[in-house]
Amino acid sequence: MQISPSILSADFANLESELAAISNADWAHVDVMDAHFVPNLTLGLPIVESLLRVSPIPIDCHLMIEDPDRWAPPYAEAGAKSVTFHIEAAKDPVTLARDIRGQGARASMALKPGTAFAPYEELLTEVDMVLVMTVEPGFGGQSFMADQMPKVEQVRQAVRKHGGDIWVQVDGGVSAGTIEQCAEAGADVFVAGSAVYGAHEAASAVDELRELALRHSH
Ligand SMILES: O=C(CO)[C@@H](O)[C@H](O)COP(=O)(O)O
Ligand SMILES: [Co+2]
Repeated sequence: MQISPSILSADFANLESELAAISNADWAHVDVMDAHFVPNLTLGLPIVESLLRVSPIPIDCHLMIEDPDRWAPPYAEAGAKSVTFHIEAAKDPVTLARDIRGQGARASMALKPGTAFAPYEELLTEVDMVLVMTVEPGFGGQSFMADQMPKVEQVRQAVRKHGGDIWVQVDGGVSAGTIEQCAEAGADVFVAGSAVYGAHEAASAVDELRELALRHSH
C-alpha cells in the first residue's frame, strides 16, 4: 500500500518545502500536462529535473501529454523512478514502455475513465503499473468516480493472473472517504492531491490514508 501525493495541489512557489512536507509518503506524484492531451498546462522536464534534485522521495511522473513516445523517455533518463503515459496517446506502447524501462524506471500505462482495459491487457508483459483514472484527467479537486471500481477489479484480476510485480494505481478524488473502496477493489498505489495538500498537516493526511488503505487491503 503506497501513497503518492500529487503536487498539483501544492504551492507551486514553494515546491521544495512542499516535497519536504510529504517525506513520509512513498512517492511524489508530478502531473505533467501539455494543454493538448488535457485542457490544462502545468510543468515540463526542466522543472521535473529541479524537483528530482531536491525531492526526499522518488518521483512518480504522470504524463498527460500528446506524443509520449517522443517525450516520456527523457523523464526516466532524468531520474524519475516511475513514468506513466496515457495509452490513448501512445502510438507504439510496447517500444515506449521498453524505452522507459531501458532508462531504469518503472513503466506505467494510464487509462482515462472512458477507456476500457481489456484491449490493453496483453501489455501487462511490458508495464510495471496500470493507472486507472478516477476523474477525467486535467485538474485536481474533482469528484471521485466510483464507477471506475469495476475496472480496478478487472485490472487487479488480470495482474493476479499474469503474476509479477505489477502495481495498480488510482488517481483522482482519492481521500479518506473514498480510499477504502479503491483498496477493496484492488488498488495498491493511491494518488491524492487535494486530500493531502488541502489538509491541515500534509504528513498526517498521508499516514491516515495509508492506514485506511492497509485496513481495507486484501
Ligand atoms: O492527474 C491528476 C489530474 O489529472 C491528479 O493527479 C490530480 O492532481 C489529483 O488531484 P485530486 O483529485 O486528488 O485533488
Ligand atoms: Co495524476
